[in-house]
Amino acid sequence: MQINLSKLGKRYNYEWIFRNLTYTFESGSSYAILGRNGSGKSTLLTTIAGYNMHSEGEIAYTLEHKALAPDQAYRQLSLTAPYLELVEEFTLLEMLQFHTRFKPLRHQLSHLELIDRMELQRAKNKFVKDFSSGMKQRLKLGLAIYSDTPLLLLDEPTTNLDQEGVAWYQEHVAQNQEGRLIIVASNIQHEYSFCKHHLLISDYHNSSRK
Ligand SMILES: Nc1ncnc2c1ncn2[C@@H]1O[C@H](COP(=O)(O)OP(=O)(O)OP(=O)(O)O)[C@@H](O)[C@H]1O
Repeated sequence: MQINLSKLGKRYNYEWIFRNLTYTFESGSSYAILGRNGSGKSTLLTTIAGYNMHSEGEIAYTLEHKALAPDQAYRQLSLTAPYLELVEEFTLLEMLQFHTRFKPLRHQLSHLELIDRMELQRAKNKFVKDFSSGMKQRLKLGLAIYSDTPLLLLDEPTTNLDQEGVAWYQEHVAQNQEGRLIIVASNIQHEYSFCKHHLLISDYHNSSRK
């Protein structure tokens, strides 16, 4: 998956969050969107995901050298973010069954194999609402990282994770990088240390418009 942003701008009411953003995300590479709190990292990530409409400019998606219609991009991506909710009424196993109806898993993993990889074996039949915050985050990350999608979008991926959870994240994202475009929105080094390219959102703030 390749994504081309051309003079992209987003505003909420009268406030421009970023503007005149021209940038190419290449397939098979990893990118970090960096900036202080409130600078617009999540806004850019959700705009790339098509969950948030841009206000000006264009986003073009290319998959295997063919243009992909923007309204079809959601099928090709997985996104995890603190503001996205899990279905709390499901057990872990039910959550995986539900999720994989829409997004199959990489490497044809079975539900139980994914539970093993998330190290959540003991919670197989536990309701998601009864998970700790770290377990919920591991589940969100497991679903995103192990969905068979060419585009992986990670917003603040280690929220609520302890040191062991952070190591788990780093290991599993590294194992599932190849051939994918990965974009991380973060200002914590251990979340994006594997990213070769950095996009500083403040370079596209209205005041510094080029
Ligand atoms: N739905 C919305 N309506 C109006 N303003 C919004 C909306 N969502 C975000 N904003 C504003 O857009 C700006 C950028 O917010 P955003 O969440 O993208 O920043 P961020 O860099 O991801 O921040 P953080 O590091 O704190 O998560 C903020 O000023 C925020 O108040």
